[in-house]
Amino acid sequence: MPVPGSIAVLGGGLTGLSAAFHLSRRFPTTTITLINKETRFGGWVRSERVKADHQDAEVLLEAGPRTLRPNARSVLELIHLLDLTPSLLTVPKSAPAAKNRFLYIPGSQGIHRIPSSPLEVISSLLAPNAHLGRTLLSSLLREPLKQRNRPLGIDDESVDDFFTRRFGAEFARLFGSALVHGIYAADSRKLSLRATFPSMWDAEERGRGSALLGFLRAPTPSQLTENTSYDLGDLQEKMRDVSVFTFKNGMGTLVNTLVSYLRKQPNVHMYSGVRIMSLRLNSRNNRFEVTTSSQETLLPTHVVSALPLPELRQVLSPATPLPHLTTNTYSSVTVVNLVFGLSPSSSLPLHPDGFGYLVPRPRDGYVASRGSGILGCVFDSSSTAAQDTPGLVKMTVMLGGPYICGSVSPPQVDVPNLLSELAHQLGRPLPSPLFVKVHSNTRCIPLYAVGHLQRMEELKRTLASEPWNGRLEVVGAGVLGVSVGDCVEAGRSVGRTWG
Ligand SMILES: C=Cc1c2[nH]c(c1C)Cc1[nH]c(c(CCC(=O)O)c1C)Cc1[nH]c(c(C)c1CCC(=O)O)Cc1[nH]c(c(C)c1C=C)C2
Repeated sequence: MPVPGSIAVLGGGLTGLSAAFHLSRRFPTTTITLINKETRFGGWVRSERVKADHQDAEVLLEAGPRTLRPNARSVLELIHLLDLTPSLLTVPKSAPAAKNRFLYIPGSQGIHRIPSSPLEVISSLLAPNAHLGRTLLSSLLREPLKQRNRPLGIDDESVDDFFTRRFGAEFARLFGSALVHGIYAADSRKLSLRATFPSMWDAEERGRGSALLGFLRAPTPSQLTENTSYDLGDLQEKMRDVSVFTFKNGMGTLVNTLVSYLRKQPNVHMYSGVRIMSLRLNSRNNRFEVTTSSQETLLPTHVVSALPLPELRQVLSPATPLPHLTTNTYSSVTVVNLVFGLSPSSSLPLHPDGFGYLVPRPRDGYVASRGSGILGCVFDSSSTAAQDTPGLVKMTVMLGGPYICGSVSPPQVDVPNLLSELAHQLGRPLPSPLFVKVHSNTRCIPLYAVGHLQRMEELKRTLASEPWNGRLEVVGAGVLGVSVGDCVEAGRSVGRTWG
Protein backbone atom coordinates (compact mmCIF):
# COMPACT_ATOMS: atom_id res chain seq x y z
CA MET A 1 0.00 0.00 0.00
CA PRO A 2 1.36 3.53 -0.76
CA VAL A 3 2.20 5.94 2.09
CA PRO A 4 -1.09 7.56 3.24
CA GLY A 5 -1.74 10.99 1.66
CA SER A 6 -3.54 12.22 4.77
CA ILE A 7 -4.98 10.60 7.86
CA ALA A 8 -7.93 11.60 10.06
CA VAL A 9 -7.90 10.26 13.62
CA LEU A 10 -11.39 10.42 15.09
CA GLY A 11 -11.47 10.69 18.91
CA GLY A 12 -8.96 12.32 21.25
CA GLY A 13 -8.98 9.85 24.14
CA LEU A 14 -5.84 7.87 24.90
CA THR A 15 -6.31 5.59 21.87
CA GLY A 16 -6.61 8.53 19.48
CA LEU A 17 -3.66 10.38 21.06
CA SER A 18 -1.50 7.26 20.92
CA ALA A 19 -2.51 6.66 17.29
CA ALA A 20 -1.64 10.26 16.31
CA PHE A 21 1.70 10.03 18.18
CA HIS A 22 2.83 6.82 16.48
CA LEU A 23 1.44 7.67 13.03
CA SER A 24 3.13 11.10 13.09
CA ARG A 25 6.47 9.41 13.76
CA ARG A 26 5.95 6.66 11.18
CA PHE A 27 4.68 9.00 8.43
CA PRO A 28 6.45 12.35 9.06
CA THR A 29 5.36 13.81 5.71
CA THR A 30 1.68 12.81 5.98
CA THR A 31 -0.84 15.29 7.39
CA ILE A 32 -2.59 13.85 10.44
CA THR A 33 -5.73 15.52 11.77
CA LEU A 34 -6.93 14.55 15.23
CA ILE A 35 -10.53 15.48 16.00
CA ASN A 36 -11.93 15.44 19.53
CA LYS A 37 -15.50 16.32 20.48
CA GLU A 38 -14.54 17.51 23.96
CA THR A 39 -12.49 20.67 24.46
CA ARG A 40 -10.24 18.61 26.75
CA PHE A 41 -8.24 15.67 25.34
CA GLY A 42 -7.70 12.38 27.17
CA GLY A 43 -11.19 10.83 27.36
CA TRP A 44 -11.89 9.33 30.77
CA VAL A 45 -8.51 10.37 32.21
CA ARG A 46 -9.19 13.41 34.40
CA SER A 47 -6.72 14.47 37.09
CA GLU A 48 -7.33 17.56 39.16
CA ARG A 49 -5.34 19.13 41.99
CA VAL A 50 -7.71 20.75 44.49
CA LYS A 51 -7.47 22.59 47.82
CA ALA A 52 -8.67 20.15 50.46
CA ASP A 53 -9.33 22.66 53.23
CA HIS A 54 -9.23 26.38 53.99
CA GLN A 55 -5.49 26.26 54.61
CA ASP A 56 -2.94 25.19 52.04
CA ALA A 57 -3.59 21.44 51.99
CA GLU A 58 -3.73 20.10 48.43
CA VAL A 59 -4.78 16.78 47.04
CA LEU A 60 -4.63 15.17 43.61
CA LEU A 61 -7.93 13.59 42.56
CA GLU A 62 -8.61 11.20 39.70
CA ALA A 63 -12.06 10.80 38.17
CA GLY A 64 -11.02 7.90 35.91
CA PRO A 65 -8.13 5.43 35.87
CA ARG A 66 -5.55 6.22 38.55
CA THR A 67 -2.78 3.66 38.23
CA LEU A 68 -0.96 1.70 35.54
CA ARG A 69 0.72 -1.69 35.55
CA PRO A 70 4.34 -2.14 34.44
CA ASN A 71 3.34 -4.92 32.03
CA ALA A 72 1.76 -2.20 29.82
CA ARG A 73 4.85 -1.91 27.62
CA SER A 74 3.31 0.50 25.13
CA VAL A 75 2.74 2.92 28.05
CA LEU A 76 6.31 2.48 29.30
CA GLU A 77 7.48 3.23 25.78
CA LEU A 78 5.48 6.49 25.66
CA ILE A 79 6.90 7.46 29.07
CA HIS A 80 10.41 6.82 27.79
CA LEU A 81 9.91 8.63 24.47
CA LEU A 82 8.24 11.63 26.16
CA ASP A 83 10.93 11.85 28.89
CA LEU A 84 8.39 11.35 31.67
CA THR A 85 10.48 9.03 33.85
CA PRO A 86 11.31 11.78 36.42
CA SER A 87 7.57 12.39 36.96
CA LEU A 88 6.81 8.77 37.87
CA LEU A 89 5.41 7.70 41.22
CA THR A 90 5.84 3.97 41.80
CA VAL A 91 4.33 1.54 44.30
CA PRO A 92 6.69 -1.35 45.13
CA LYS A 93 5.48 -4.96 45.04
CA SER A 94 6.29 -5.16 48.76
CA ALA A 95 3.94 -2.26 49.69
CA PRO A 96 0.71 -3.01 51.62
CA ALA A 97 -1.20 -1.44 48.69
CA ALA A 98 0.15 -4.22 46.47
CA LYS A 99 -0.39 -7.05 48.95
CA ASN A 100 -3.58 -6.32 50.88
CA ARG A 101 -6.89 -6.54 49.06
CA PHE A 102 -10.20 -6.77 50.87
CA LEU A 103 -13.78 -7.90 50.26
CA TYR A 104 -16.92 -6.60 51.88
CA ILE A 105 -19.55 -9.33 52.07
CA PRO A 106 -23.05 -7.84 51.69
CA GLY A 107 -25.05 -8.41 54.87
CA SER A 108 -21.98 -8.44 57.12
CA GLN A 109 -20.02 -5.62 58.75
CA GLY A 110 -16.35 -4.85 58.20
CA ILE A 111 -14.03 -5.85 55.38
CA HIS A 112 -12.08 -9.10 55.06
CA ARG A 113 -8.60 -9.52 53.69
CA ILE A 114 -8.41 -11.82 50.65
CA PRO A 115 -5.77 -14.48 51.40
CA SER A 116 -2.92 -14.33 48.90
CA SER A 117 -0.92 -17.50 49.70
CA PRO A 118 -1.81 -21.12 50.59
CA LEU A 119 -0.79 -20.47 54.21
CA GLU A 120 -3.03 -17.40 54.40
CA VAL A 121 -5.95 -19.42 52.96
CA ILE A 122 -5.55 -21.94 55.80
CA SER A 123 -5.21 -19.30 58.52
CA SER A 124 -8.26 -17.45 57.09
CA LEU A 125 -10.33 -20.43 58.31
CA LEU A 126 -9.84 -19.04 61.80
CA ALA A 127 -10.82 -15.47 60.81
CA PRO A 128 -14.20 -13.96 61.84
CA ASN A 129 -15.69 -14.58 58.39
CA ALA A 130 -14.50 -18.15 57.84
CA HIS A 131 -17.01 -18.55 55.00
CA LEU A 132 -14.63 -16.69 52.71
CA GLY A 133 -11.66 -18.95 53.55
CA ARG A 134 -13.78 -22.11 53.38
CA THR A 135 -15.17 -21.21 49.95
CA LEU A 136 -11.70 -20.36 48.67
CA LEU A 137 -10.04 -23.49 50.06
CA SER A 138 -12.68 -26.00 48.97
CA SER A 139 -12.99 -24.45 45.47
CA LEU A 140 -9.24 -24.37 44.89
CA LEU A 141 -8.70 -27.92 46.18
CA ARG A 142 -11.54 -29.41 44.15
CA GLU A 143 -10.93 -27.68 40.82
CA PRO A 144 -7.95 -29.77 39.65
CA LEU A 145 -9.85 -32.97 40.50
CA LYS A 146 -12.96 -31.93 38.60
CA GLN A 147 -13.62 -33.62 35.24
CA ARG A 148 -13.18 -31.53 32.10
CA ASN A 149 -16.60 -29.83 31.87
CA ARG A 150 -16.47 -27.21 29.13
CA PRO A 151 -19.59 -27.89 27.01
CA LEU A 152 -18.66 -29.34 23.62
CA GLY A 153 -18.71 -26.93 20.71
CA ILE A 154 -18.80 -23.64 22.63
CA ASP A 155 -16.24 -21.02 21.72
CA ASP A 156 -17.07 -18.51 24.48
CA GLU A 157 -19.12 -18.22 27.65
CA SER A 158 -19.80 -15.70 30.41
CA VAL A 159 -17.21 -15.08 33.13
CA ASP A 160 -19.73 -16.31 35.71
CA ASP A 161 -20.44 -19.54 33.77
CA PHE A 162 -16.71 -20.30 33.65
CA PHE A 163 -16.13 -19.69 37.39
CA THR A 164 -19.28 -21.63 38.31
CA ARG A 165 -18.26 -24.60 36.11
CA ARG A 166 -14.74 -24.83 37.47
CA PHE A 167 -14.90 -23.40 41.01
CA GLY A 168 -18.56 -23.54 42.06
CA ALA A 169 -21.40 -21.01 42.24
CA GLU A 170 -20.41 -19.45 45.59
CA PHE A 171 -16.81 -18.87 44.45
CA ALA A 172 -18.15 -17.35 41.21
CA ARG A 173 -20.40 -14.99 43.14
CA LEU A 174 -17.94 -13.98 45.86
CA PHE A 175 -14.68 -13.71 43.90
CA GLY A 176 -15.63 -13.73 40.18
CA SER A 177 -18.30 -11.04 40.46
CA ALA A 178 -16.03 -8.85 42.66
CA LEU A 179 -13.15 -9.14 40.19
CA VAL A 180 -15.46 -8.05 37.38
CA HIS A 181 -16.82 -5.14 39.46
CA GLY A 182 -13.26 -3.87 40.01
CA ILE A 183 -12.38 -3.83 36.33
CA TYR A 184 -15.60 -3.54 34.32
CA ALA A 185 -18.10 -2.35 36.95
CA ALA A 186 -20.32 -5.00 35.38
CA ASP A 187 -22.36 -8.14 35.98
CA SER A 188 -20.04 -11.15 35.49
CA ARG A 189 -23.04 -13.12 34.13
CA LYS A 190 -23.14 -10.83 31.09
CA LEU A 191 -19.46 -10.56 30.17
CA SER A 192 -17.51 -12.63 27.63
CA LEU A 193 -14.75 -14.72 29.26
CA ARG A 194 -12.63 -14.84 26.10
CA ALA A 195 -12.72 -11.07 25.59
CA THR A 196 -12.10 -10.12 29.23
CA PHE A 197 -9.96 -12.90 30.72
CA PRO A 198 -8.53 -14.83 27.74
CA SER A 199 -5.76 -16.25 29.95
CA MET A 200 -8.38 -18.23 31.92
CA TRP A 201 -9.86 -19.81 28.80
CA ASP A 202 -6.34 -20.68 27.58
CA ALA A 203 -5.28 -22.07 30.99
CA GLU A 204 -8.25 -24.44 30.96
CA GLU A 205 -7.12 -25.73 27.55
CA ARG A 206 -3.50 -26.12 28.70
CA GLY A 207 -4.57 -27.84 31.93
CA ARG A 208 -6.73 -30.33 29.94
CA GLY A 209 -9.83 -29.11 31.72
CA SER A 210 -8.28 -27.69 34.91
CA ALA A 211 -7.66 -23.96 34.86
CA LEU A 212 -5.45 -24.18 37.97
CA LEU A 213 -3.22 -26.87 36.46
CA GLY A 214 -3.12 -24.83 33.27
CA PHE A 215 -1.85 -21.79 35.19
CA LEU A 216 0.85 -23.91 36.80
CA ARG A 217 1.88 -25.27 33.39
CA ALA A 218 3.85 -22.49 31.68
CA PRO A 219 2.76 -21.69 28.10
CA THR A 220 5.00 -23.27 25.47
CA PRO A 221 7.00 -20.83 23.27
CA SER A 222 4.53 -21.41 20.40
CA GLN A 223 1.69 -20.30 22.71
CA LEU A 224 3.48 -17.02 23.42
CA THR A 225 2.77 -14.60 20.60
CA GLU A 226 4.69 -11.65 22.13
CA ASN A 227 7.30 -10.66 19.57
CA THR A 228 6.86 -6.90 19.32
CA SER A 229 9.82 -4.77 20.35
CA TYR A 230 9.36 -1.55 22.32
CA ASP A 231 11.72 1.39 22.81
CA LEU A 232 11.90 1.29 26.61
CA GLY A 233 15.37 2.58 27.53
CA ASP A 234 16.06 1.31 31.05
CA LEU A 235 12.43 1.64 32.11
CA GLN A 236 11.69 -2.08 32.15
CA GLU A 237 14.62 -2.59 34.51
CA LYS A 238 13.42 0.29 36.72
CA MET A 239 9.98 -1.31 36.90
CA ARG A 240 11.28 -4.71 38.04
CA ASP A 241 9.97 -4.40 41.63
CA VAL A 242 7.03 -2.14 40.88
CA SER A 243 3.44 -3.31 41.30
CA VAL A 244 1.66 -0.23 39.90
CA PHE A 245 2.64 3.33 39.06
CA THR A 246 1.25 6.75 38.22
CA PHE A 247 2.66 10.28 38.02
CA LYS A 248 3.27 12.84 40.76
CA ASN A 249 0.61 15.02 39.14
CA GLY A 250 -1.65 12.12 38.23
CA MET A 251 -2.56 10.37 35.01
CA GLY A 252 -3.25 13.71 33.31
CA THR A 253 0.54 14.09 33.02
CA LEU A 254 0.58 11.49 30.25
CA VAL A 255 -2.28 13.17 28.37
CA ASN A 256 -0.93 16.73 28.75
CA THR A 257 2.56 15.72 27.61
CA LEU A 258 1.19 13.83 24.61
CA VAL A 259 -0.97 16.81 23.63
CA SER A 260 1.96 19.25 23.96
CA TYR A 261 4.15 16.92 21.88
CA LEU A 262 1.51 16.57 19.15
CA ARG A 263 0.85 20.34 19.02
CA LYS A 264 4.53 20.86 18.18
CA GLN A 265 4.54 18.42 15.25
CA PRO A 266 4.31 20.23 11.89
CA ASN A 267 2.39 17.33 10.32
CA VAL A 268 -0.28 17.13 13.08
CA HIS A 269 -3.43 19.28 13.31
CA MET A 270 -5.44 19.09 16.53
CA TYR A 271 -9.15 20.00 16.65
CA SER A 272 -10.92 20.07 19.99
CA GLY A 273 -14.55 20.86 20.77
CA VAL A 274 -15.37 19.62 17.25
CA ARG A 275 -17.83 16.78 16.61
CA ILE A 276 -17.78 14.41 13.67
CA MET A 277 -21.10 14.79 11.86
CA SER A 278 -20.61 12.18 9.15
CA LEU A 279 -18.08 9.78 7.70
CA ARG A 280 -18.39 8.25 4.28
CA LEU A 281 -16.18 6.78 1.59
CA ASN A 282 -16.47 8.42 -1.81
CA SER A 283 -16.03 5.58 -4.28
CA ARG A 284 -15.39 8.00 -7.17
CA ASN A 285 -12.13 9.44 -5.83
CA ASN A 286 -11.48 6.76 -3.17
CA ARG A 287 -11.26 9.41 -0.48
CA PHE A 288 -13.14 9.59 2.78
CA GLU A 289 -15.39 12.57 3.48
CA VAL A 290 -15.40 13.60 7.13
CA THR A 291 -17.77 16.45 7.94
CA THR A 292 -17.47 18.22 11.27
CA SER A 293 -19.54 20.48 13.51
CA SER A 294 -17.20 23.34 12.52
CA GLN A 295 -18.63 23.05 8.97
CA GLU A 296 -15.43 21.65 7.56
CA THR A 297 -15.08 18.68 5.25
CA LEU A 298 -11.83 16.74 5.41
CA LEU A 299 -10.89 14.41 2.58
CA PRO A 300 -8.36 11.99 4.09
CA THR A 301 -7.10 8.92 2.28
CA HIS A 302 -7.04 6.94 5.54
CA VAL A 303 -9.10 7.08 8.75
CA VAL A 304 -8.55 5.76 12.27
CA SER A 305 -11.72 5.65 14.34
CA ALA A 306 -11.04 5.68 18.07
CA LEU A 307 -14.66 6.60 18.77
CA PRO A 308 -16.93 4.45 20.93
CA LEU A 309 -18.45 1.92 18.46
CA PRO A 310 -22.06 3.21 18.76
CA GLU A 311 -20.79 6.75 18.04
CA LEU A 312 -19.04 5.50 14.89
CA ARG A 313 -22.30 3.80 13.85
CA GLN A 314 -24.13 7.13 14.23
CA VAL A 315 -21.81 9.06 11.91
CA LEU A 316 -21.88 6.41 9.19
CA SER A 317 -24.76 6.42 6.75
CA PRO A 318 -27.40 3.84 7.84
CA ALA A 319 -26.77 1.96 4.59
CA THR A 320 -23.08 1.36 5.41
CA PRO A 321 -22.75 -2.36 6.12
CA LEU A 322 -20.34 -2.37 9.10
CA PRO A 323 -21.39 -5.19 11.44
CA HIS A 324 -21.48 -5.38 15.25
CA LEU A 325 -20.98 -1.72 16.17
CA THR A 326 -24.00 -1.63 18.47
CA THR A 327 -24.03 -5.10 20.07
CA ASN A 328 -22.40 -4.19 23.38
CA THR A 329 -23.81 -2.08 26.18
CA TYR A 330 -21.72 0.24 28.37
CA SER A 331 -21.41 0.56 32.11
CA SER A 332 -21.77 3.89 33.90
CA VAL A 333 -19.81 4.45 37.09
CA THR A 334 -20.16 7.19 39.68
CA VAL A 335 -16.79 7.99 41.21
CA VAL A 336 -16.77 9.78 44.57
CA ASN A 337 -13.47 11.23 45.79
CA LEU A 338 -13.37 11.69 49.56
CA VAL A 339 -10.67 13.54 51.50
CA PHE A 340 -10.43 13.35 55.29
CA GLY A 341 -8.13 15.08 57.74
CA LEU A 342 -6.15 12.88 60.12
CA SER A 343 -7.69 13.30 63.55
CA PRO A 344 -4.89 13.48 66.16
CA SER A 345 -7.32 12.24 68.87
CA SER A 346 -8.34 9.02 67.08
CA SER A 347 -5.97 6.06 67.22
CA LEU A 348 -8.04 4.00 64.75
CA PRO A 349 -7.01 4.61 61.13
CA LEU A 350 -9.89 5.24 58.73
CA HIS A 351 -9.03 2.09 56.78
CA PRO A 352 -6.45 -0.69 56.89
CA ASP A 353 -3.36 -0.22 54.73
CA GLY A 354 -4.07 -1.78 51.33
CA PHE A 355 -5.42 -1.41 47.80
CA GLY A 356 -9.04 -1.10 48.89
CA TYR A 357 -12.03 -3.40 48.88
CA LEU A 358 -14.53 -4.80 46.41
CA VAL A 359 -18.15 -5.73 47.00
CA PRO A 360 -19.38 -8.94 45.34
CA ARG A 361 -22.84 -9.35 43.79
CA PRO A 362 -25.42 -9.67 46.59
CA ARG A 363 -27.06 -13.12 46.93
CA ASP A 364 -30.35 -11.76 45.59
CA GLY A 365 -28.76 -9.86 42.72
CA TYR A 366 -28.60 -6.15 41.99
CA VAL A 367 -31.56 -4.53 43.73
CA ALA A 368 -31.34 -0.89 42.67
CA SER A 369 -33.49 0.38 45.53
CA ARG A 370 -31.18 -1.07 48.23
CA GLY A 371 -28.35 1.26 49.29
CA SER A 372 -26.15 3.34 47.01
CA GLY A 373 -24.90 0.42 44.91
CA ILE A 374 -21.29 0.55 46.12
CA LEU A 375 -19.04 -1.68 43.97
CA GLY A 376 -15.84 -0.97 45.85
CA CYS A 377 -13.58 1.60 47.41
CA VAL A 378 -9.94 2.42 46.69
CA PHE A 379 -7.64 3.46 49.55
CA ASP A 380 -5.71 5.97 47.45
CA SER A 381 -3.55 7.21 50.34
CA SER A 382 -2.02 3.73 50.71
CA SER A 383 -0.53 3.99 47.23
CA THR A 384 -0.36 7.62 46.14
CA ALA A 385 -0.02 9.71 49.34
CA ALA A 386 3.06 11.33 47.78
CA GLN A 387 0.70 13.27 45.46
CA ASP A 388 -0.86 15.10 48.42
CA THR A 389 -0.09 17.34 51.38
CA PRO A 390 0.89 14.99 54.26
CA GLY A 391 -1.76 14.30 56.88
CA LEU A 392 -4.71 13.73 54.54
CA VAL A 393 -6.58 10.49 53.84
CA LYS A 394 -7.84 10.07 50.29
CA MET A 395 -10.34 7.37 49.26
CA THR A 396 -12.45 6.81 46.18
CA VAL A 397 -15.81 5.06 46.25
CA MET A 398 -17.10 3.56 42.99
CA LEU A 399 -20.80 2.91 42.56
CA GLY A 400 -23.36 2.18 39.91
CA GLY A 401 -22.51 -0.23 37.10
CA PRO A 402 -24.96 -3.17 37.16
CA TYR A 403 -27.08 -1.47 39.85
CA ILE A 404 -28.15 1.17 37.31
CA CYS A 405 -28.16 -1.01 34.21
CA GLY A 406 -30.47 0.36 31.55
CA SER A 407 -30.57 3.91 32.86
CA VAL A 408 -28.92 6.55 30.69
CA SER A 409 -26.87 8.27 33.37
CA PRO A 410 -25.91 7.49 36.97
CA PRO A 411 -28.34 8.78 39.60
CA GLN A 412 -27.54 11.64 42.02
CA VAL A 413 -25.49 10.57 45.03
CA ASP A 414 -26.83 11.15 48.54
CA VAL A 415 -23.45 11.85 50.19
CA PRO A 416 -24.50 11.53 53.90
CA ASN A 417 -26.13 8.15 53.10
CA LEU A 418 -23.08 7.04 51.15
CA LEU A 419 -20.81 7.96 54.08
CA SER A 420 -22.86 5.98 56.59
CA GLU A 421 -22.88 2.93 54.25
CA LEU A 422 -19.14 3.30 53.81
CA ALA A 423 -18.60 3.46 57.59
CA HIS A 424 -20.74 0.31 57.98
CA GLN A 425 -18.75 -1.53 55.32
CA LEU A 426 -15.42 -0.44 56.80
CA GLY A 427 -16.70 -1.36 60.25
CA ARG A 428 -15.56 1.89 61.83
CA PRO A 429 -16.90 5.45 62.26
CA LEU A 430 -15.88 8.06 59.72
CA PRO A 431 -15.40 11.77 60.47
CA SER A 432 -16.93 14.40 58.18
CA PRO A 433 -14.85 14.65 55.04
CA LEU A 434 -12.91 17.83 54.30
CA PHE A 435 -13.69 17.53 50.62
CA VAL A 436 -16.08 15.50 48.43
CA LYS A 437 -16.17 15.40 44.64
CA VAL A 438 -18.71 13.37 42.65
CA HIS A 439 -18.10 12.45 39.00
CA SER A 440 -20.72 10.75 36.83
CA ASN A 441 -18.87 8.68 34.24
CA THR A 442 -21.72 7.90 31.89
CA ARG A 443 -21.19 4.91 29.59
CA CYS A 444 -17.47 4.79 30.38
CA ILE A 445 -16.67 1.06 30.10
CA PRO A 446 -17.77 -1.13 27.16
CA LEU A 447 -19.21 -4.47 28.23
CA TYR A 448 -18.10 -7.21 25.87
CA ALA A 449 -21.01 -9.62 25.44
CA VAL A 450 -20.35 -13.35 24.90
CA GLY A 451 -19.03 -13.90 21.36
CA HIS A 452 -17.32 -10.47 21.24
CA LEU A 453 -14.00 -11.73 19.83
CA GLN A 454 -15.67 -13.52 16.94
CA ARG A 455 -17.72 -10.40 16.15
CA MET A 456 -14.60 -8.21 16.17
CA GLU A 457 -12.88 -10.67 13.81
CA GLU A 458 -15.82 -10.31 11.43
CA LEU A 459 -15.64 -6.51 11.68
CA LYS A 460 -11.91 -6.66 10.92
CA ARG A 461 -12.49 -8.91 7.89
CA THR A 462 -15.14 -6.53 6.56
CA LEU A 463 -12.78 -3.54 6.93
CA ALA A 464 -9.95 -5.39 5.19
CA SER A 465 -12.10 -6.01 2.09
CA GLU A 466 -13.89 -3.86 -0.54
CA PRO A 467 -14.73 -0.99 -0.39
CA TRP A 468 -12.58 -0.17 2.69
CA ASN A 469 -9.47 -2.14 1.71
CA GLY A 470 -7.88 -1.58 5.12
CA ARG A 471 -8.00 2.21 4.92
CA LEU A 472 -10.47 2.57 7.79
CA GLU A 473 -9.15 1.14 11.06
CA VAL A 474 -11.51 0.83 14.03
CA VAL A 475 -9.76 0.67 17.40
CA GLY A 476 -10.23 1.60 21.04
CA ALA A 477 -11.75 0.31 24.25
CA GLY A 478 -14.88 -0.87 22.42
CA VAL A 479 -12.85 -3.27 20.28
CA LEU A 480 -10.28 -5.02 22.44
CA GLY A 481 -9.22 -4.15 25.98
CA VAL A 482 -10.47 -1.40 28.27
CA SER A 483 -7.31 -0.64 30.26
CA VAL A 484 -5.09 2.38 29.59
CA GLY A 485 -2.40 -0.04 28.43
CA ASP A 486 -4.80 -1.68 25.94
CA CYS A 487 -5.86 1.71 24.55
CA VAL A 488 -2.28 2.97 24.10
CA GLU A 489 -1.33 -0.37 22.52
CA ALA A 490 -4.33 -0.21 20.15
CA GLY A 491 -3.29 3.30 19.03
CA ARG A 492 0.28 2.12 18.54
CA SER A 493 -0.81 -0.76 16.33
CA VAL A 494 -2.84 1.20 13.76
CA GLY A 495 -1.75 1.58 10.17
CA ARG A 496 0.70 -1.35 10.21
CA THR A 497 -0.33 -2.25 6.67
CA TRP A 498 -0.10 1.34 5.41
CA GLY A 499 2.89 2.60 3.47
C1 LIG B 1 -14.25 4.57 36.80
C2 LIG B 1 -14.06 3.39 37.37
C3 LIG B 1 -13.34 2.27 36.75
C4 LIG B 1 -13.56 0.93 37.09
N1 LIG B 1 -12.73 0.16 36.35
C5 LIG B 1 -12.00 0.92 35.53
C6 LIG B 1 -12.36 2.28 35.76
C7 LIG B 1 -11.76 3.43 35.05
C8 LIG B 1 -11.01 0.41 34.58
C9 LIG B 1 -10.10 -0.60 35.16
N2 LIG B 1 -9.85 -0.83 36.48
C10 LIG B 1 -8.89 -1.79 36.58
C11 LIG B 1 -8.54 -2.21 35.30
C12 LIG B 1 -7.50 -3.24 34.96
C13 LIG B 1 -6.19 -2.54 34.77
C14 LIG B 1 -5.14 -3.38 34.16
O1 LIG B 1 -5.34 -4.56 33.92
O2 LIG B 1 -4.08 -2.83 33.89
C15 LIG B 1 -9.28 -1.46 34.40
C16 LIG B 1 -9.27 -1.53 32.91
C17 LIG B 1 -8.32 -2.32 37.84
C18 LIG B 1 -8.58 -1.36 38.94
N3 LIG B 1 -9.73 -1.35 39.65
C19 LIG B 1 -9.71 -0.34 40.55
C20 LIG B 1 -8.45 0.33 40.39
C21 LIG B 1 -8.00 1.50 41.19
C22 LIG B 1 -7.75 -0.32 39.39
C23 LIG B 1 -6.38 0.02 38.85
C24 LIG B 1 -6.51 0.71 37.51
C25 LIG B 1 -7.22 2.04 37.58
O3 LIG B 1 -6.75 2.94 38.25
O4 LIG B 1 -8.32 2.15 37.00
C26 LIG B 1 -10.81 -0.02 41.48
C27 LIG B 1 -12.16 -0.02 40.86
N4 LIG B 1 -12.43 0.27 39.57
C28 LIG B 1 -13.78 0.16 39.36
C29 LIG B 1 -14.40 -0.21 40.56
C30 LIG B 1 -15.88 -0.42 40.76
C31 LIG B 1 -13.40 -0.31 41.52
C32 LIG B 1 -13.59 -0.65 42.89
C33 LIG B 1 -12.74 -0.56 43.88
C34 LIG B 1 -14.47 0.40 38.10
